[in-house]
Amino acid sequence: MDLIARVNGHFIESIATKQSAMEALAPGVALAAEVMVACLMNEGKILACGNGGSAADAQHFAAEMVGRFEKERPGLAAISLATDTSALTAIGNDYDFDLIFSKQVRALGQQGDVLLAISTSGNSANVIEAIAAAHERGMRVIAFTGKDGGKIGEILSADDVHLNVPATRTARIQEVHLLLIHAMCDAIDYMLLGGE
Ligand SMILES: O=C(CO)[C@@H](O)[C@H](O)[C@H](O)[C@H](O)COP(=O)(O)O
Ligand SMILES: [Zn+2]
Repeated sequence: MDLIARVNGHFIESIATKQSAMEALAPGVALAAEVMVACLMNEGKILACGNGGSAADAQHFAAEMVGRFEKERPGLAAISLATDTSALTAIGNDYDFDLIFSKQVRALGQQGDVLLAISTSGNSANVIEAIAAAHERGMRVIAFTGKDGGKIGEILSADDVHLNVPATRTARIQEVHLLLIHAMCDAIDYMLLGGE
């Protein structure tokens, strides 16, 4: 297979994954945005976490909330738990890498806040610990996963929102996760500001 055909294969697979994700996940994305708006209108904040590409997604989401997405509006309260290198290295070094997010959730999270937990496998131990800490704090969880949802799918509560991308390849799942983030940001802005 030549390189261009290989590249084309990524586009074709990504388009197909996004199509099936739209059919499976659109109502859940709308619900996730409603949960976030209710949290923000009640003086709450959103904490976001994930590893690797999902750490970048957590940071991307928080930046679009605190800064802006497409429309001018006041900043919205969101913090990426994957970006403070001092906290991450200190907790990982002094305690355990599995606790890098949960310790931050326990320090920053309050009842009524929301945790956006992102894991393509649904099995990252530090994300699982963060969800347990969020539940302990009385926070609702929006979980983005893929594959079979992993252990995260098993520990979510009825109040949480689980958006499981129907795909097995990590790259494809991540591509949909970014789309979910943008669709959620747009829905949040639409609920807060109205407009087109
Ligand atoms: O971006 C990629 C792969 O596309 C990687 O950095 C990937 O995010 C890392 O391997 C993560 O550690 C995977 O964790 P998870 O999505 O299973 O929770
Ligand atoms: Zn990646």
